[in-house]
Parts: sequence; C-alpha cells; structure tokens
Amino acid sequence: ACANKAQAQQMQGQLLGPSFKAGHLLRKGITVEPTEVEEQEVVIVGGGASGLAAARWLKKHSAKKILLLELESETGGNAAAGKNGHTAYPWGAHYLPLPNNSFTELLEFLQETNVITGFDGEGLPNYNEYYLCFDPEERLYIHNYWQEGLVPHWGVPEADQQQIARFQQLMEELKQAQGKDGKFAFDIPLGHSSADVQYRDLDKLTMLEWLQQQELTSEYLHWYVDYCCRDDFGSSIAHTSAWAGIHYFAARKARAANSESHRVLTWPEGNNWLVQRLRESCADSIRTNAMVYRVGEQEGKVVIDYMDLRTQQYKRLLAKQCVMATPQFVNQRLLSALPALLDSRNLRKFNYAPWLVANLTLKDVPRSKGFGLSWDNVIYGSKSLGYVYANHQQVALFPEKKTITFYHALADEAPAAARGKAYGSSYDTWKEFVLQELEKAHPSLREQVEQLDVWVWGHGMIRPTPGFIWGQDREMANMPYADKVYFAHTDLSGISVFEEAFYQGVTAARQLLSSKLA
Ligand SMILES: Cc1cc2nc3c(=O)[nH]c(=O)nc-3n(C[C@H](O)[C@H](O)[C@H](O)COP(=O)(O)OP(=O)(O)OC[C@H]3O[C@@H](n4cnc5c(N)ncnc54)[C@H](O)[C@@H]3O)c2cc1C
Repeated sequence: ACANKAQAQQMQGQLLGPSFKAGHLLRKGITVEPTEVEEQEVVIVGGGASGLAAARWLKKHSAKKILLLELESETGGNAAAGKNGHTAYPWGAHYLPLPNNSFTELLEFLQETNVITGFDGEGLPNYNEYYLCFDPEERLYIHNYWQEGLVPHWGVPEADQQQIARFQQLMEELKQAQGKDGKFAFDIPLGHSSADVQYRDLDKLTMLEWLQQQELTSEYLHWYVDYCCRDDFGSSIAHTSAWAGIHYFAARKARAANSESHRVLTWPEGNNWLVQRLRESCADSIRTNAMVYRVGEQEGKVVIDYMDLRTQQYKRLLAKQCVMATPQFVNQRLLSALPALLDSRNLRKFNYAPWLVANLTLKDVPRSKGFGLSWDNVIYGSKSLGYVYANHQQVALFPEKKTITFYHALADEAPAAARGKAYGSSYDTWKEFVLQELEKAHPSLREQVEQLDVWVWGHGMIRPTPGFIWGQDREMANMPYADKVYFAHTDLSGISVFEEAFYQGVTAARQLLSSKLA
C-alpha cells in the first residue's frame, strides 16, 4: 500500500472539462444589453462538428457572409483532443465507422480530405490506409485472458455462443430489412430510415425488453449488447430504445474497394482530425471564446448577444438568419427571448449522459496473457468501456511512451444524479476509479503511469430512451423558426455520432439556403 501511495504521488494529473464557468454564467442568466452592434448575414452558434459542417456547406454552396461563434477557445465540441510530448489523443469522439455509400455528402467530404483516395470501377471508395484502423483492432479481457475481438467467446459456454450467433444472424437480417416504403429499416443518417411502423414501433421498447422477447437471455450476450449501448449512447440496455440499440448493429452497410465493411477510420487525436478539416473550410469565419447568452428577434432580424470571454465585453450581432448548432439543454436558456419558439417545443425531454474520459501516459502497457495490445481494449464484466491506444495509428514501431484513453459512461444512475456526482468528485477520486478499473486487466499498471488527466463531460451525449427517436419532442425541436432560425446538433438525431452531426449541419444549411429569406 505504501508503494502504491508513493507511485500515485509521482503521478501528475489534473481534472479538465468544457467551460464550467461559462455554463454556470448561462444558468444564472445574463441580462446585459450590449451597446456594440454588428450586422451579419448568417450567424452559426456553436462550433462542434454540426456547426462546422453547416459552415462548410454554406461556404461551399453560397456566397453568404457567415460568422461562427464558439464558446471554447477551440472549435470541435465533443470531438476535443489533447497532446503530450509523444502523441495526440482524444478527449471525446475517437472513430468514424466506414460511412454508408448512400451518404454521398459525407463521402464527398472524405474525398476532399483524402480519407477517400479514389473510387474503383464499381464506384466503391478506396480508403486511405493510414486512416483505416491498423491491425490488431480489438481485444476483450475475459476469464483472465485477452481474446481477439469484442464478442465474448473465450471460455463462453456453448449455449451462450449459440445465442450470440442467433443474435448476430438477426442483426444481419435487420441490416437488409426494408419497410413498406422501400427504405432500409435502419439507416444512417437515421433520417433516411423507413417510416414503417413495423420497425419504428421498436422505439417503444427497451433493448432489454426486445432481447427478452426474442428469448435471448445469455448473460454474455447481454453484457456485450449493454457494452455497445453504453459505448454509443451512454445508456444501458435497460434504458436504451430497442430501435436505437438495433440501429447500432443494423444501420451500417458500407462497401469499400479496399476494406471490409466493419472497419473504422481513426487518428491518434480521434475525430478531432475530422473537425480540424471541417474547421479549415471556414477558418476565416470563426470567432472563439464567444459565449452566446441570448438569441432573440428585432425588426425582422435575429439578435445574437454574446460575451467575449477574452475581453469580458458584451456584443450584439444582428443577422438575417441563424443556425443554432448548440445542444437543446443550452438552447433552452439561449432562446428564452423567443417564447413563441420555446413554447412550441419540449426541450426538457432531451436528456444527456455524463461521461468520464481519462488519458494516461505510460512507460509501457503491462503485458498480460493472450492477444496483444490493440487499438480498442475492453474488459468483460466492467461497466467502463476499456481504453483506446492513442499511439496505435502512428507509424513508429516502438514509441518511447504509450498513451491510452479510458472511457466511462456514467450510465448507472439517472443523468442528473450522475452529473452531480461527476462534478462533485475530486481529481483524486476519479484517478483512483480509473486505476482500479484498469487494474482488473493490468494489475501492475500503476507502476507505469506518469501522467493521468481526467475530463468530465456533464452532458456528454443524448440518450435515446424509449419513445424519443420517433417521438414528437425530437421532431418539433428540429423545426426551423420563421425562416430565420435553424437547428443543427446531434441531439436532434437522438443518437450522438459524427455522421449524424455532419448530417445535421448539412440539413440545416440546406434548409436555410432554400428558405424564402435566402
Ligand atoms: C466521450 C465521448 C465519446 C464519443 N465518441 C464518439 C466516437 O468515437 N465516434 C463518434 O462518431 N461520435 C462519438 N461521440 C459523439 C460525438 O462527439 C458527437 O456526436 C459530435 O461530435 C457532436 O457534435 P455537435 O456539433 O453536434 O455537438 P457538440 O460537440 O456538443 O458541439 C456544440 C458546440 O457548441 C458550443 N457551445 C455550447 N454552448 C455555447 C454557447 N452558449 N455559445 C457558443 N457556443 C456554445 C460548444 O462549446 C460546442 O463546441 C462521442 C461523444 C463523447 C462525449
């Protein structure tokens, strides 16, 4: 115990997160009427993947003058990243599955950024080998052994393996299933999915209820599906809509010239690589450290009031049109000057899972029995989501230090209580939690850690609870307001992934360009 304490003391680290102070100011409410006023054509509020995708689209398809306001000192939102002396690493989103071939707008962006290097004779994309996740991709620590892949099989009884195989077969069938309207039952972007009630009604059940209906009761299978729901939605199978849970397995049907369809694209800094490319497409139109605190209307114009966090000055923008690329829990506060808009939507129905992410710089990753260190490393039975190896995509064979990114969705309590706990816990509490989780697979890990930083996302991602994806609240919140205010954020899709953020941005930009005012 003494040695442990000494090691822990040598470890450097800190607690980080999105601007908590700004969040507090917004909750308290700012009533200042700025005197400095500037005219703009289009203002985008929020510089995450959705806002940046909207800005890129407007720049590409119109001559409009745009300005994007971002609260933080960097754009990127949940796709944030950091770096140490050895590598970049993600603080949030870390991969993009190969997108569906029908999502042509995203494919076009990936071609622009050389992620797609060309197309073969059949029209299938060739993906850049540097960005396709290198082998070995995934391993699972189960029964004191690292097996290859995340679907449990090492030491798993035959009856459970049969259930897992039946589940996989069902998912394959649902991947190809089409509704009466001829659309895929599950597609991504989610808005392209069939409206057939046969499938949409699955949104009324939880994933757990659906598994039980199918008589799929294996604890190994339940753990695996629960892990997938926590990983993509930050919520357990008992709280995730069955439509969303199945969507995770059945929506992606990419075909590539040089890759199997299940592979993913990733970078040491995770999806921050993608948002940086989006940022480059509109870099001259971005204002960071700009905290918007009120959006209203005045003489036919949209009024956007913000505080310049560097100078502490309050400023006003008068815009012809505006895109709100901020989450709905923020919009609820920003839009209070537009009561007609707020009254028509029920933004309180949007609820979000808090997340904890830790980056650890290690002298080495301790070896244990079984399959070697992979990009994604998960521990069976743990409620955490394991870790991603940030150096994985580097070409250097023997990195001097290794950085791993640990993920944990706080899915076991109601979001508000979990959020309270997440913000209320000290750095030391979280550090100990992270170490203990990782020690389940690497008992000697502590000796290797030089740096351990922790990041808390209070509102990490939208939770697709039953009834939310195909319910009215999400639909209403997507509606533009008076040809002037448009909405783009992944929470409006009901699931939080880069593809949906990109789609939200493109859709809002298109709506804006086809409006009467445009
Ligand atoms: C821990 C974690 C892991 C994830 N992993 C993955 C993954 O591997 N792959 C994947 O595809 N997706 C992943 N996601 C989801 C993905 O990050 C999001 O879907 C996507 O990046 C969200 O983009 P967005 O623009 O819709 O929202 P956000 O990223 O929330 O962007 C909103 C922006 O608005 C800004 N803002 C907020 N308030 C104000 C204000 N008052 N004034 C001005 N600006 C404001 C914020 O600072 C932020 O930049 C993950 C998310 C988390 C939390």
